[in-house]
Amino acid sequence: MSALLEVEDLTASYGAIRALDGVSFTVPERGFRAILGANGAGKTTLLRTITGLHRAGSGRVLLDGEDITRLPADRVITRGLAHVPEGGGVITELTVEENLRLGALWRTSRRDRATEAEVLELFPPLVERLGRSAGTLSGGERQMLAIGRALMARPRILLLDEPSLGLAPLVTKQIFTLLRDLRERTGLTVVLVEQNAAGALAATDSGVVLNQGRVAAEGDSDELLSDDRTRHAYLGF
Ligand SMILES: Nc1ncnc2c1ncn2[C@@H]1O[C@H](COP(=O)(O)OP(=O)(O)OP(=O)(O)O)[C@@H](O)[C@H]1O
Repeated sequence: MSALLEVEDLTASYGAIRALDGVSFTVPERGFRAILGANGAGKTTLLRTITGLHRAGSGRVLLDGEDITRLPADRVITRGLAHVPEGGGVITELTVEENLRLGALWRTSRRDRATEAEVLELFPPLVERLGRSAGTLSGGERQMLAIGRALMARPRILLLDEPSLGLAPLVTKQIFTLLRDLRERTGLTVVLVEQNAAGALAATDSGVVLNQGRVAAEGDSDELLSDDRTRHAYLGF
C-alpha cells in the first residue's frame, strides 16, 4: 500500500520550546492511524504543523508525494487534507446546516465539494436538526457535525484532534466506530490524535506514540495494545 501522508523528520517550536523534535511516520491510503501520547507530548502541534496552522522548523510533509510543508492552511485543504480541531470548532450560534455549508467554502469548484445530502447520509441524527443552532446539539452530535463539515470539502485524508474530549465512554466508542465505518464506506484515510489510548487503539489499524516531541513507539494497534512497556511508560494504562 502506498503512503498517502508522509511526515519526514519534522520539527516545530514555540520560541525556545522544541515541541516536535524529528518526527517521522507514514499513513497508507485508506489507513486509520492513531497518534497517542501524554499531555504535552506534541500531538496537537503535530496536527497543526501538518495542516499548515503552525510553521515547521525543518523536515517535510508530503501528501500523495507532493510537498505541502509550507503551504498555508487553506491551500492544504484544497489539496485534500481536512482537520477537525480539538472541540470540533463548530460555530454554536449558526444552525447545523449553516455549519455544514461553511465546510464547502474552501472548495470553489462544485466538483470538489460534497453535497449536503451525501454528508447527511453518513450522519442520520443530524438530518432532523438541520435548522437548529449547533449550540443545542449534544457533545456527540457536535462531533458528528464537525466531522460532517470537514467532509464537505471532500478530503482524501481527515485529521482529528481528540474527538473524545468531554464525551461519555459510550459516545466516544460510537464516534470511533463511525470513523471506521466512514473509512469502509468512502475510502477516507483517517488520523486520530487521542489521549484515550485504549479506545483509540481498539478502533484503529496502527498507532504512533509520541513522547516529548519524538516518536517513542509505533506499530499495529493490537501490538501496541499488548506491549506492556509502551503502555505503562507512555500511554497511562
Ligand atoms: N502556544 C504555545 N506556546 C508555548 N508552548 C506551547 C504552546 N502550545 C504547546 N506548547 C508546548 O509544546 C509542547 C507540545 O504541546 P502540544 O499541545 O502539542 O501537546 P499535546 O500532546 O497535544 O498535549 P495535550 O494533550 O495537552 O493537547 C508542550 O511542551 C507544550 O507546553
